[in-house]
Amino acid sequence: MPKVSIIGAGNVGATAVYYIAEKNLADIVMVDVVKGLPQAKALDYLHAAPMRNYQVHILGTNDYQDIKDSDVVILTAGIPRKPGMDRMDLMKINVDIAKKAAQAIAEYAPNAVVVVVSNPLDVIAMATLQETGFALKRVMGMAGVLDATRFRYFIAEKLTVWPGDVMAMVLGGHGDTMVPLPRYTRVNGIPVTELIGPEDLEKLIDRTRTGGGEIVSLLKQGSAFYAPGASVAKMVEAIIKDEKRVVPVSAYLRGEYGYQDMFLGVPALLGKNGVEKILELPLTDAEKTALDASAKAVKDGVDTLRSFFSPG
Ligand SMILES: NC(=O)C1=CN([C@@H]2O[C@H](COP(=O)(O)OP(=O)(O)OC[C@H]3O[C@@H](n4cnc5c(N)ncnc54)[C@H](O)[C@@H]3O)[C@@H](O)[C@H]2O)C=CC1
Ligand SMILES: O=C([O-])CC(=O)C(=O)O
Repeated sequence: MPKVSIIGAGNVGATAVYYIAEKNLADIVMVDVVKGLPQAKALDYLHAAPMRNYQVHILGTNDYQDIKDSDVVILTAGIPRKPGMDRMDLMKINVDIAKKAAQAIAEYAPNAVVVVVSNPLDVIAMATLQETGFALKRVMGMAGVLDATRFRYFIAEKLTVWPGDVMAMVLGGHGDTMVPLPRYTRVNGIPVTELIGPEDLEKLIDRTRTGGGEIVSLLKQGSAFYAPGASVAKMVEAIIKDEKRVVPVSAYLRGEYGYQDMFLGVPALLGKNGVEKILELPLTDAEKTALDASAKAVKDGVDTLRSFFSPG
């Protein structure tokens, strides 16, 4: 049985466990700093095993050593935002948490593929890569799968069609500058631009961009976790089953799309080695301009990250 460890047994971490266990994908280890929390959640899940036919083991622990030899490690440790906050506002606290987790991952699970979830996503992915020292393709961020599924849902709702028939592509950083791409979005092969007019489409694009924020303002405490947990499970499945799925992920770019040495959401082929290939889509001038703005927002975040660690 493959082994997946989830750092952070909060809302996203514990929900990802649910989706992974329901599909019997892997043995799961949940690590959290809060004593008793991961243990309680693991036991609670195991109580459901006879009814839900779980054939996987679930361990809750406060000891990072238990992630030993994981195939995949998911990093969800960190604080979520509150209404009125931008994801970038979480950087200072979450970078420190991510660095500690990354050191443990490097020590105990040196061969793992790492999927970062904590926000600000593309910046925390960078910090995790630096701290683990892992190969570039073995560290990625989860964002595009979530952003695209939100776009898919909004389109399906608008057209009253089966959501699974909608396939969508969203590029860029995981923030309000993300770039949903109607030209690469289809309803069972039919370009969405044939089915929804430009004004209505623009509204769905805006709602996708602020999809996380909409939930933050409704919840008032914490942020989304059901769709994020499901997005994590989809990526875990693609990696451990070596599915070679084409999904948008935050991947380290070395010149692709014209960006150098930064994480950004792009379509990629996901398999057992992590990000096995980055797919470069031709973009119109308007799409490229929007992606440039999104890349700049991420780059500014990375510059802020550097300033935390520069002397003086
Ligand atoms: N990339 C994405 O699309 C999404 C990202 N997020 C982000 O994921 C993160 C987690 O969100 P939630 O699960 O809702 O938060 P949460 O507060 O429910 O859970 C976070 C957990 O991390 C734990 N933690 C803190 N420091 C730790 C450490 N050093 N080692 C292990 N565990 C530690 C906390 O005790 C807590 O249980 C947030 O930063 C949030 O913004 C959330 C949704 C989607
Ligand atoms: O909105 C947030 O802070 C959490 C998140 O990244 C999302 O749900 O997209």
